[in-house]
Amino acid sequence: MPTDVNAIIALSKEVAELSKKYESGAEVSKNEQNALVHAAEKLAIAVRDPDENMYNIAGQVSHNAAVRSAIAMNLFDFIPHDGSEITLDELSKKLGGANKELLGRILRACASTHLFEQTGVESYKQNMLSRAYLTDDNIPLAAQMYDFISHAILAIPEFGSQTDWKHIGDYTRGPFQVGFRTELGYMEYLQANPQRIKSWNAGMRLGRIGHRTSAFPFQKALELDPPAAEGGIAVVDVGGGRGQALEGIRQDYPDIKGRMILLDLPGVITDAKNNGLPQYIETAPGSFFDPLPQGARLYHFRRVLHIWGQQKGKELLENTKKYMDDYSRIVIADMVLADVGCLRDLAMQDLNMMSLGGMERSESEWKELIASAGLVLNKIWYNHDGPKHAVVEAVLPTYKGHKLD
Ligand SMILES: C[S@@+](CC[C@H](N)C(=O)[O-])C[C@H]1O[C@@H](n2cnc3c(N)ncnc32)[C@H](O)[C@@H]1O
Repeated sequence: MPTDVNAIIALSKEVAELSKKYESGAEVSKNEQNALVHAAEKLAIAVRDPDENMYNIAGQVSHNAAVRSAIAMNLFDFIPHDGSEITLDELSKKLGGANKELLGRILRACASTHLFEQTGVESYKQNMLSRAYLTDDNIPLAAQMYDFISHAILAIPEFGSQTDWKHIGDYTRGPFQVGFRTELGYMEYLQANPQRIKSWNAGMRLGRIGHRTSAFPFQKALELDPPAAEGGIAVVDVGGGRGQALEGIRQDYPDIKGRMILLDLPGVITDAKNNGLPQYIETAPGSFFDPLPQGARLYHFRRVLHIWGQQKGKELLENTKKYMDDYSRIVIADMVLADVGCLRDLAMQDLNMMSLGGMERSESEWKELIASAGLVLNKIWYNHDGPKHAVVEAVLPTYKGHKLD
């Protein structure tokens, strides 16, 4: 296929136009940022030959292997953070005599994808992309994706073929079971593999969904419809892990009145307590398919509904309904995918969840789920982080509390 010069010219102009906001120094919204990334990616595709585009995609598996090797060798730490270069000899010494050729080939692969910069035949330094890994969160998350979830993701085609593509898969029968050669759901699998559960729970403490940046106005909701003065429950964090969201809510809104309850499976609650759960958080060990604390103002679900497909999601919400009163709200912090033109990282995250038997939902799918459980969708909240960190708010049809703006 010949190069489409007109497409290249048009896309270059689009990129230049979308970059103007940066030149002007004005604040750039998430949507504007996404539009520029989208146009720049399309430009790169237009410029490459078709075969190169195919190889570029196929090579992403090797790219990930190079990054995971760099993590395993601790290169992100060993390559100086102050931006100075380091030679392969020096790195090899730091690694106790690692094979220099191996190191060089891994770093060459990384640098070819703009991760680290090659400064000479045998020297490298940090760059903008490698610095993205220098946070507490990102290296463990990247490692968890590669070491654990990738096995299930890579099994999506095999599972699809096995079922003649007639079954989307669910929690107990899907790509995860194929990839891990197990009959267990991934949580039961994690419980049976203590080393894995440790890093999984640690991974779950990471990320900012509903923490600090939550789009939902917790304080306002609780001020307008406060919990009962005596023993009233403000928030139950359902499937709340080690209490990370409750801690975040408390930090954001220290004046919130009422009890805060962490509900999760008994093993997770024990883990939370062993890791210094703050005193102000009460615990309710148990399953969220069983009875929940009654009459809380907010039933908070963060990154929980996405574990399940529509049927189990409906069961979970129907169970929650039984314990709500006319002033309770369900507050779901999860992604909300655009019905048309979904962003790449959200679409890929949906496949991650598909591999585990769950789903990231589009706006239509959220509406369908909420209605199927006999609830009313009050509002989908977005903040500057956009659809990745959205909050879906639902209430009973008999709701008597305030409507938030
Ligand atoms: C993806 S993690 C999210 C944790 C936390 N909400 C967060 O956002 O960081 C899902 C949580 O649901 C919990 N979970 C799974 N099945 C559960 C069940 N049947 N009852 C209660 N909690 C459950 C898991 O133990 C885990 O902590």
